[in-house]
Amino acid sequence: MSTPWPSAIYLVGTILVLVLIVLYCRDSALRHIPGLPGAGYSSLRHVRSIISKGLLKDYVTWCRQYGELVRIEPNVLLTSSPDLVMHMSGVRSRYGKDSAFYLLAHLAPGKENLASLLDDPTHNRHKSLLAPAYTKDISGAREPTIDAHLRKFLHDVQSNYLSTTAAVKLMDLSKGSQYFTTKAIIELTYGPDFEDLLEDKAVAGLVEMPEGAFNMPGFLYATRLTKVMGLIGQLMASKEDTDDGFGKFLNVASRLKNSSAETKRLGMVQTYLQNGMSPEQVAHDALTQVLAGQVTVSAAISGIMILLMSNPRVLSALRKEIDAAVSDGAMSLDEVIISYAKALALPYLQAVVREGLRFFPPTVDPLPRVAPQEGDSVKVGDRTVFIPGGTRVLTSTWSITRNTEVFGEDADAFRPERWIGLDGPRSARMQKVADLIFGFGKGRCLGITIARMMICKSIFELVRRFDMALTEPWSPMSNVLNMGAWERSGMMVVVTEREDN
Ligand code: HEM
Repeated sequence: MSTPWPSAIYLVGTILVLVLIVLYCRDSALRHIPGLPGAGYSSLRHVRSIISKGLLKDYVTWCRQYGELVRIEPNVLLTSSPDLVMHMSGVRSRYGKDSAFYLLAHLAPGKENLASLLDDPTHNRHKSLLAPAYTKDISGAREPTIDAHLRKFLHDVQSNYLSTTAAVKLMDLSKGSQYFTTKAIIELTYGPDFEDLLEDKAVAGLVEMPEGAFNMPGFLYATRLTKVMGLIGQLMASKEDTDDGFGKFLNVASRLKNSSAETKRLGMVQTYLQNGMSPEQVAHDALTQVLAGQVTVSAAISGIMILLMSNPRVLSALRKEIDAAVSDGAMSLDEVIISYAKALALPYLQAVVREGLRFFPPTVDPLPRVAPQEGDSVKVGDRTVFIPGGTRVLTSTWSITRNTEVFGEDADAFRPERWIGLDGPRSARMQKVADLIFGFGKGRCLGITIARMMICKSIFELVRRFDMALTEPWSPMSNVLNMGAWERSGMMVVVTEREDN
């Protein structure tokens, strides 16, 4: 009688050989690209970094250690090359958005919006229906709407959060600025006919979402669980069925059908309807733009304020410019909000905003792209590298905005003066690379002008009126990444009336 051992050994041996062949094949496709130890076989190092919240710093370290193109998983590369990012996202690029990541951009299962659309021609067509409302302020309401909400925010700070030497009241600046940006963008988007969307309860449905303990979308993406999540989402009840959270905003479709295009002040949604979009589609794109705009702009405001609080030299120089502008323009403190045209003419304010967005960008990694089927040869540094078809390429935004060749040897420092007195090709290159925080080419952000307007006005008015100090400078706020943007909370500050006012 034969013993079972030889066949068992044979089976184990075969499995082992098969595993080795699979690992070899996994590793070989990108073996020519330097990378993390073990990245050819497993995603563990990347996933660990996502969970540890150390992702951004790790990305910067890896790019500095291994070069502008680094292998971080068997089929995933990370780049810090601004030129490669522009190449991948350019209007005629054959790279696509990675469906496994952008699946998370759906607001309800299976319903598309501009950010979730993957197919280039469909995305371009869709974008052309939305873009006119961004590029042209058709009803002239954009600046007055932002001013009205900024005034309310400042009034709230003044009335409810001013501390004195006798008593301190703490204020969460990250939350306060998020309520301001959300309300302003809701009104810009829907117009004055949807007042109920501006009520605190409705706004809280977007702002007070349960704070993630860590970068959950990043985790789902790196562990390839996004598709499973998509299926679970399909099985669960649609968010449109509820009347809170996103539901309240997605439910506007039926009201949009009846809303008249003859309203006095048009919201952007009216233009989308006039351009032939269906009310259901408009409801999804309207909420997408509110979500895309509110987190990013408020993260920019709290990020720049934190930098100003920690850099007294910069704060004092900015104050000098602001005070001079106020006395020149004879602006009364209570009523007038700086006009965007005047803000654009203040060089130091512009430098602070540019430098703040560069140094502490509100949107960061990974904006993943997938290499075209036939692969692509790209120039990285001084060598040409072949990226096989289907390879995922992630962007390390922090590495890009801290590139010493573009921004100078002290790119790791906050120094607004680097933007002053510059012109010619160097300045153009700095601006182009810094603007990559808004994406590039076919996926470029539509809301840049609205964002800059809100940020410039808010920084001007907050600095002009108040002194602020962090209550816990050793741990100023909680920063959690969500779909590549910072969700900031708990930035507790003590606000006092300006001493030298
Ligand atoms: C400082 C503020 C902002 C930053 C840093 C920012 C950044 C970005 C980035 C990086 C993308 C590209 C995402 C990708 O390729 O996957 C994007 C897309 C987009 N952003 Fe912004 N954004 C900001 C403010 C806004 C505002 C205020 C709005 C609207 C009111 C807005 C609306 C959009 C829309 C609709 C898209 C999708 C564009 C497309 O898919 O073609 N953003 N943004």
